Amino acid sequence: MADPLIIKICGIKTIDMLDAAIEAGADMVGFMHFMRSPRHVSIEDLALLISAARGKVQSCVVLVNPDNSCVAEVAALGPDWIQLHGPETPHRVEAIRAEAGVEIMKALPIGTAEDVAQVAAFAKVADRILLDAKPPKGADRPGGLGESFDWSLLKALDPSIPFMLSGGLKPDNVADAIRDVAPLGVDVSSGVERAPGEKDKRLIETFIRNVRAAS
Ligand SMILES: O=C(O)c1ccccc1N[C@@H]1O[C@H](COP(=O)(O)O)[C@@H](O)[C@H]1O
Repeated sequence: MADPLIIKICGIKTIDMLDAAIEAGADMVGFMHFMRSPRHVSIEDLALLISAARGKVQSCVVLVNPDNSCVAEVAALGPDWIQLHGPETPHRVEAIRAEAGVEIMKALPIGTAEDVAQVAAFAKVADRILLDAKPPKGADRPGGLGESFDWSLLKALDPSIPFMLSGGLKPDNVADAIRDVAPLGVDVSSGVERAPGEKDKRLIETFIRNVRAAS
């Protein structure tokens, strides 16, 4: 039997919602550390959330083009993963991975066939690849916009590269995504919120139930 899909609930800000995601069966949770995000959490809150997650669920801190001091400060809190969600090059991903000493997930924006062609270079230097929608021009952040992309573009991806899928996933479309794309896992933020930055326990439960039913 195939391994169960990895489910990541991203953009968690409170211990209550962390507990709800764990109880609903999430495998990973994501905490944003990016000031322009409605899901941003401070270093102090990251410390509390990471330590509350330890041993119960994999924790992942999402950073956007971080400098070395930010990487060191976050890595010192002991998350399982750091997700790089900015314009980091393969060389920079490799350097951050060496510096942080934690697993690195590299998020890549997909909007064209050229974007798909870039994935292989990142797969060589990151522990995991996350494919997300390309943000529209002028967007104030590179992710967490609830936008999906044309999944058929992924037919051109080397099938030996495992990846997680994100971008506009929600309870109603996640089964279609799993069927069309066959990802290693799925990652959701906006799709389990009642307003930007406000997670909804029921939507988290429904999302996870729908993933498990489809896989
Ligand atoms: O959530 C954000 O505000 C965010 C900001 C900057 C980079 C990434 C961000 N979120 C990540 O984007 C994907 C997709 O999110 P969505 O489900 O489409 O809302 C996911 O990994 C979020 O954690």
